[in-house]
Amino acid sequence: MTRPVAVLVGPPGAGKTTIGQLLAERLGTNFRDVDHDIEAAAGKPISDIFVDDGEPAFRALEVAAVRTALETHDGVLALGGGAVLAEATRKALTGHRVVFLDVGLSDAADRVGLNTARPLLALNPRAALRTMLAERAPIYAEVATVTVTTDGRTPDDILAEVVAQLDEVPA
Ligand SMILES: Nc1ncnc2c1ncn2[C@@H]1O[C@H](COP(=O)(O)OP(=O)(O)O)[C@@H](O)[C@H]1O
Ligand SMILES: O=C(O)C1=C[C@@H](OP(=O)(O)O)[C@@H](O)[C@H](O)C1
Ligand SMILES: [Mg+2]
Repeated sequence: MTRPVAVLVGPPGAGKTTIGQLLAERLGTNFRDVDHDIEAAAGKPISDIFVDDGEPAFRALEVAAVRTALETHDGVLALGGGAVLAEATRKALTGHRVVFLDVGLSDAADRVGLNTARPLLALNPRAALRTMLAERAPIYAEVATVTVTTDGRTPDDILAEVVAQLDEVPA
C-alpha cells in the first residue's frame, strides 16, 4: 500500500510548505501540497474558491484531496492548516507519520504577513491567527506522532530536528 513518508500539519505560517519541500529533498522523494491539489482540481487559487464558493465548499474539496493524497502519494505531504478540522481527515491520518510543526502567534504573524493568499487571515491576520492557534492546538497535538517547535528557528535547523525525530518513530 502506498503512503506518505511523512504528513506535515500545523497552523498557517508554521512552515509546512517550506519544510515539506526541504524534507522531501533531503529524503530524495517527492513533495506534494494538498493546497496545490485543491487549486488544480478547482482550476483557481484558494482565495478565489473562498470568495466564489465559500469556506464549506473549500473544506469539502479539502477532505477529498487529503483522502486521495494519503492513498496515492508516497513522498512528503503537506496539509493546509485547517485540514485537521474535519473528523474524516483526523480519522484518515490514523497510522500515518504526522509531523506537527508548532508555531507561536508572533512568528506565525510575521511569516504570513499581509496578503490575500490566505483568505481567513486577510482581514486581521494577528486576531485570526490567535483564535486559530487556541482552537486548533489540541487537534494538531491529537493527530501528531512527532512535534517540532519552529519559533525563532531557521528552516535548516527545523529540518534537522524533523529528520532526527522521524528516525525515532516507526516508518
Ligand atoms: N523557520 C522559518 N523562519 C522564517 N521564515 C519562515 C520559516 N518557515 C517558513 N517561513 C516563511 O514563512 C512563510 C510561510 O511559510 P509556509 O511554508 O508557506 O507555511 P505554511 O505552509 O505552514 O502556511 C513563507 O514566506 C516562508 O518562506
Ligand atoms: O488554516 C486554514 O484554515 C487554511 C490554511 C491554508 O494553508 P496553509 O496552512 O498552508 O497556509 C489554506 O489551506 C487555506 O487558506 C485555509
Ligand atoms: Mg502551506
